[in-house]
Amino acid sequence: MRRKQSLPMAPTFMVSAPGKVIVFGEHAAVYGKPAIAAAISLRSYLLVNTLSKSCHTVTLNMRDIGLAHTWDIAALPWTVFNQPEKKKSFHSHVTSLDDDLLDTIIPYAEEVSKHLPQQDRKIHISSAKAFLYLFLSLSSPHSPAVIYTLRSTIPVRAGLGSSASVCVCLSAALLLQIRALAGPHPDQPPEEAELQIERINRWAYVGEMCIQGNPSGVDNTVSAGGKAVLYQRQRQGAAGSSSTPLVTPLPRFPKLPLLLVNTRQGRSSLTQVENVSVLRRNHPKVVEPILEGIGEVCNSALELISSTDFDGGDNGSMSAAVEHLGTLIRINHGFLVSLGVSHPRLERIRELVDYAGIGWTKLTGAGGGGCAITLFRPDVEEETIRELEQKFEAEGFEKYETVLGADGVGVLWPAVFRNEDDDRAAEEVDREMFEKAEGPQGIDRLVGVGAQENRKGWKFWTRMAV
Ligand SMILES: Nc1ncnc2c1ncn2[C@@H]1O[C@H](COP(=O)(O)OP(=O)(O)O)[C@@H](O)[C@H]1O
Ligand SMILES: C[C@@](O)(CCOP(=O)(O)O)CC(=O)O
Repeated sequence: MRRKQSLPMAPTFMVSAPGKVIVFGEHAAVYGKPAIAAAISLRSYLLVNTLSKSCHTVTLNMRDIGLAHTWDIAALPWTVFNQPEKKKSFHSHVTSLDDDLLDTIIPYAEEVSKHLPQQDRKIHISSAKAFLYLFLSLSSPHSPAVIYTLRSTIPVRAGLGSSASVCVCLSAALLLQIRALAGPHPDQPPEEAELQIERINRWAYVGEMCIQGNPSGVDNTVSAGGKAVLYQRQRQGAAGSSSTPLVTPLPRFPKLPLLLVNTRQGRSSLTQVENVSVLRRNHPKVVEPILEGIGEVCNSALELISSTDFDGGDNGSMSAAVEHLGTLIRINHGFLVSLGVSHPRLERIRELVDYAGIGWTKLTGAGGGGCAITLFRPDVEEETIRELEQKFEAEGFEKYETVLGADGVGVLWPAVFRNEDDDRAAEEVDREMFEKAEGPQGIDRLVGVGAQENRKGWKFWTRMAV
């Protein structure tokens, strides 16, 4: 007879975090220039199942990329991570990776997916590295056995911040497990909510460093706090200088019709950022003004957004403002082309929009493939947009319906959905169903934030408005 399984120790819960679109300032953001970015409605979801006390393993199950691996918790290199000079507390502000710790976890990360070709394994290893670095920093050898199951509706390596949203989910889940977060709850004071977002964001940045090398931090910041922000990394090094980035929420960020198109040309942000770094090193006098120029585009956009009522202004001034914003989009793309981070498929998207004469296009994210955004002129006919979309489809591009300015990190604790009108009809998120959900629509249908109007339970920390 089979032994009855013991009950889980903690309730199953779920966290979720959005992807993002960088509207202005990618790449230059790495060098301390300002960037404007907004959270989108595509999201990652992480289900956390705590197992019974008789289990002693931790499982990372990232179904979208085909990664499933189990480590014996006691066999992980705790002694190295727990040395007094290395040990970090959950409220530490870690701004760089520790090479010794990184070297220690590499063999454990490299245990994963040995059956796969090197190229596919690389993605698995980088996700495993981020997970292990965070798990060993925030958990303990006595942590309960857990299965972490991740699903995402964000295309991987497409410039929409998939890695940051995964890292925000991992950070939030691990911090919740060690009870290092308060809330979220509706009457939480804004200062307290901000503190929780920052705590999640800082550890998410540590995960991002494992995947991206030298990220600016804009992606994890937007994913953690949501909505739209102006982000500026502060240069480190000068005596007394702070390494805390400037983050200004942009509640007036306009809800303009933006088209998001994926080239389906995957690439790695790490490589793209490295390429720009090499270009900057080889041609400092040429590249520095380009990065400055991108920063100025962003400043000009900020000034425009702050002084224009995009929702309620008269038609004439609205039109002029959209034209201004569009021009800035075009200039920003031109700068990115000169940094060498465009791609023929991105240029094809821009070309099709330019031929139709209906808007302005730029790549978004690290480029080299990935996605482009197009802002349409206000007077464009629906029919013209439809024709353009058909051309995109015929040429193998993929269009996303998404909303800019989505919520940041959210929690479903316990992972149970209740019906709006009937609290008794609670439905627990089933791990197997979650794992098997078909594509982005299946994931959204099953657990999606706001995908079902009568589903309640998700709660979000909200950034303080300034
Ligand atoms: N759904 C996912 N499951 C597991 N890991 C993911 C997922 N999405 C992204 N990642 C991680 O993020 C990396 C992609 O990061 P990156 O190249 O910066 O692309 P993006 O622009 O989408 O963030 C992948 O190599 C992988 O390690
Ligand atoms: C190119 C960059 O500015 C944005 C990268 O975005 P993504 O990883 O392509 O989603 C790099 C960064 O800011 O860390």
